[in-house]
Amino acid sequence: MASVTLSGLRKEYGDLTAVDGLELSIDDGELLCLLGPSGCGKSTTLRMLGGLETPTDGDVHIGDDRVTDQPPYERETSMVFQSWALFPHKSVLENVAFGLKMDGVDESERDERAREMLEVVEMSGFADHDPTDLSGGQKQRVALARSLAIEPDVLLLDEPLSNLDKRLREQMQLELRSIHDEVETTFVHVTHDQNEAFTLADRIGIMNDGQIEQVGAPREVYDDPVSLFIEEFLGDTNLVDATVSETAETGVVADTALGTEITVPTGDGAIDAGDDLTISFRPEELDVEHADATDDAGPSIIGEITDVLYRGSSVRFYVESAGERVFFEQSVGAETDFAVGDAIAVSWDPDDLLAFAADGSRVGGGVA
Ligand SMILES: Nc1ncnc2c1ncn2[C@@H]1O[C@H](COP(=O)(O)OP(=O)(O)OP(=O)(O)O)[C@@H](O)[C@H]1O
Repeated sequence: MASVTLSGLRKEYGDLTAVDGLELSIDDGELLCLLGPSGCGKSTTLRMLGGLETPTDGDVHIGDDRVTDQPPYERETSMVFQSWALFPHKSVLENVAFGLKMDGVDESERDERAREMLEVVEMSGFADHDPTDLSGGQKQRVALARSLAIEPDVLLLDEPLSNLDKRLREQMQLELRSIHDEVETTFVHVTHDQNEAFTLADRIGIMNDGQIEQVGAPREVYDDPVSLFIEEFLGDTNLVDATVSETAETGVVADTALGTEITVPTGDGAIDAGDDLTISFRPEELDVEHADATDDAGPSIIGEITDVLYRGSSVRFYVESAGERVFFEQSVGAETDFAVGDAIAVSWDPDDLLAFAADGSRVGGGVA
């Protein structure tokens, strides 16, 4: 395994800048997910790391070696693609041993290493099978074993699970995590699926417009996002427009589109009266009660339930107040008996709110 450093990495295709001065350090043995919406430059970044694309500018280091100008076969990397790309006329074992054969490893040793890798991916019983007989999940395991067999310092995975159905994808996410822990290789995994990144990653690098916007452990980026883009991208949330009416050292008071004043803790006083804010209320952090039952003296809004949506394991309630809609969710079985038309009180802990400035940067709330 090895660390990876990407510095000032840029890739232009004609007038289009796909990767825009990206900076990222990945630790030795880490499982880092590059997460972001379609077209933000994840695959291009991964391909530059593997030598399949030449950067327009910037550098790639693997360990202490500058590999920016090296072709893929000279780098200690191996790539797993979304399409499994197995050789149809070779057995599973021959597929897994292929890279070792190319490296000139003799037959008995490559056989032994390929069998070991099939064991790691729990496909030992399939060594003599033809890949065309395998299911999608099995093919992906063989592709993984083939990439791992050459013992790369860094394994690059480009949306490897996206061709699998939901159940298999979730199972493979857990398996991939345990394979990573077993083989002790640095993994860089590209995905646009937030849940996949949360399940797999030691740290997530969230990309936006060709740059890394935030890097951190899953919990950290979810609870403490640096921007409105990340807050929205990582999960459903209520966003409410507000204007700052008063500032103090510890926080600001804002008039919101909900018709109520909200106090948000802020950091270093970078906000002025009159500034526009967007305030985010995560649906799981709202407290709700029937309006006539509340004795809550804290901040709250009174609204009316307009829709109740069953979503499998949870129920989502929409509430209208002052012409704005907010929603909250409760687990099925633990949901309150609210019905459409009920008047309810929605309250929150000011520490759970997040506030963002007009340019999308985080200016307050949460644990920041
Ligand atoms: N070979 C190429 N020639 C021209 N433009 C390209 C090329 N490869 C990628 N791009 C463009 O660069 C941008 C980033 O593409 P990239 O595939 O890296 O994004 P991504 O985040 O991996 O997206 P997705 O999740 O959809 O694969 C996109 O606008 C894409 O159209």
